[in-house]
Amino acid sequence: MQDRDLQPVLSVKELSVRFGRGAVPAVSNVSFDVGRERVGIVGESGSGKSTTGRAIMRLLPPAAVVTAERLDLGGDPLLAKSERQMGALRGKDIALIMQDPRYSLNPVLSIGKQIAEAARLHLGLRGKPAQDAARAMLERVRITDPERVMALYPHQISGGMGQRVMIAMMLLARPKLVVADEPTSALDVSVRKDVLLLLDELVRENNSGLLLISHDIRMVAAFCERIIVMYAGRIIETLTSLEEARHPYTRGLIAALPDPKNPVRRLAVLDRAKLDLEAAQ
Ligand SMILES: Nc1ncnc2c1ncn2[C@@H]1O[C@H](COP(=O)(O)OP(=O)(O)OP(=O)(O)O)[C@@H](O)[C@H]1O
Repeated sequence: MQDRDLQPVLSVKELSVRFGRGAVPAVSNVSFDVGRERVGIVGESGSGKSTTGRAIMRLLPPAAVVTAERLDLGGDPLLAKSERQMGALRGKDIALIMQDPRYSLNPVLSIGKQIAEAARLHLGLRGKPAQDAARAMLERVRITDPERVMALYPHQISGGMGQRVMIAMMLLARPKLVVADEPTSALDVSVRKDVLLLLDELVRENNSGLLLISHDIRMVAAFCERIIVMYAGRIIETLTSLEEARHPYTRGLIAALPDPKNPVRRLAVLDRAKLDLEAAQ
């Protein structure tokens, strides 16, 4: 029998996405695997990070034409699934954490009801057991007063708490893979690290794979074993640490972000004229 830990959770081969036939591809022949590990996708705005994440979740608009030689979750081909089958998988086997919890949580349902609904859908729990699972999960994401928070509505909680609630809801069913798309960029700087640490802790505890999508290559390097660098819809290099960066685009991404250990007065700006992006074409 194949070791569960050795088989990739996600296997992507030659994934391409176009928004309309004949359009320039937003994602071009992208291939990578994610095991029970943390893998980051970085790149500037428009490089195709989110489109890659959404293609995996099968959450792209109908105009998107998605092709892949392989897009498998735990060996199961996702492109062969019906919308109904995908619906059953999302939140259970594959979870998406988006940028702003205020838009991903249902505004008309209390926090407790939303998590209990996730427990019903993915764990088959109802009534008190569903409520208990919701409370336990809120405690797990270190919400100190879960009873009070369960009665609140999304607009009544802070961004940081909202993202903890999202993490609680998304990780309740211990999904095989978590796709987190800029999970902290809408949050106050003071809580970003805590939320990421929490996500990291839960992903490790569940032995899930994590695909962390972000423009912040330093943050990704701090949390991920591997960093996939995208430019213009393609993967231009994959790193295990920032020191390995060879491509001028990747170096540009690193230089364009502040380094807390090495503060400078003026940050570098990505200079496209100097980039040899032939490799990316
Ligand atoms: N719904 C859509 N319709 C048409 N084009 C789209 C759509 N979504 C994304 N694109 C295009 O696909 C390309 C990749 O966008 P994508 O959002 O994946 O990039 P990104 O790297 O995630 O950027 P950001 O960090 O700004 O989200 C861009 O050229 C974008 O304009």
